[in-house]
Amino acid sequence: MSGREHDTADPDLEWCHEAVQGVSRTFALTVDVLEEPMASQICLGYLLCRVADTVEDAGHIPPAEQTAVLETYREAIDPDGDAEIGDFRAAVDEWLPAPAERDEDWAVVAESPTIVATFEDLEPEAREAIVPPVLEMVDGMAMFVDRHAEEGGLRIDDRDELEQYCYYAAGTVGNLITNLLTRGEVGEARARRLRETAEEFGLLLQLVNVSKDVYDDFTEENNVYLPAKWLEDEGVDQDAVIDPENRESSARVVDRTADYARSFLDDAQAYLETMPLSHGNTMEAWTVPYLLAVGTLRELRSRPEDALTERGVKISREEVFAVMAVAGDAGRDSLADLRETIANTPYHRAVEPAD
Ligand SMILES: CC(C)=CCC/C(C)=C/CC/C(C)=C/COP(=O)(O)OP(=O)(O)O
Repeated sequence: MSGREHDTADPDLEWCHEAVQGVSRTFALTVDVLEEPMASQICLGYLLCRVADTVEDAGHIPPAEQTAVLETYREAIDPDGDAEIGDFRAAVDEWLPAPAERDEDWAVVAESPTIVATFEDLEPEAREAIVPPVLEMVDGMAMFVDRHAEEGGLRIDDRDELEQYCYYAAGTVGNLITNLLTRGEVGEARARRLRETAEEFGLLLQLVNVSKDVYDDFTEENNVYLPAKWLEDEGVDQDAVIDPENRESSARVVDRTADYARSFLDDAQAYLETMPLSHGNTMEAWTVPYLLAVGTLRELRSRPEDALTERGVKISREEVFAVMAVAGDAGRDSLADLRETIANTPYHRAVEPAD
């Protein structure tokens, strides 16, 4: 991401597109393969979410301050709210790393006035589709920070709380996408099907991240999303989730979480089979994260213990490229077959020409 060359509160769509490339692998790919106007709408909707996510994950901000800053952000995003984005920028200022030490996430927070100014240039229907899910996400994040204020980081208690967390973090994004896609000429039955499955798509992606990122979430953000109750069933204390002596027991909970993620695959696929390709939407944009989730679940099945170490669970670059290539041509009819193939074999190997 290049340095800022615009005035603080001027719109700068190009900067926003560059920023997404720096902060999210998923949305970097997605925004790249969407067409306009959807590409810019998703780009800006995502950045509005990302500002809140960075504040929520910031271990150096005391929880009471974090909640207050998130509430100011919420008011600034709400067109009927009591604050402006400049108020949020001022409130978060003392928590921003020095400019030279700012990573891309914090550069996005620092540039929130640019993001909001650019967002305000979108057509009104797009803004109306994006704002409510963003507000719901920010409210949910503030609630979670407040609820776990005493623990110094998030400590998810049981499956219901995990589901609720994933809803705020990603189910809301599914609703945002659906609001954008169901503007205009979409039949009632089709719109209903999309609304029934959008949250589940988000839950799938978030639960895959929860399953594979246990080590990083704990060591970098002091968050444990594996439910305390599930760890307790294995005799593991949540604060000892990555201790080497608990490796096998914690791995069984990673397994259980990945199984829970698998329960949302059918709905996510139904979403892909139903979604309209209007407003610049493309199959490719959402087929890629779906198939990458299928591949990551395959890797998790064979080595859940790696989610508990620095090694982590990732699919190879070769497979990512092969999935991106096939998703470009994948019609709705080929999704079920692709899913089955990738659930069993890394895709680049499955399509290797035979010797
Ligand atoms: C209806 C529909 C298509 C729903 C899906 C909604 C969706 C894409 C939710 C985002 C979920 C998610 C975990 C993104 C990746 O994380 P990240 O952006 O933090 O970064 P990473 O990709 O670099 O891990």
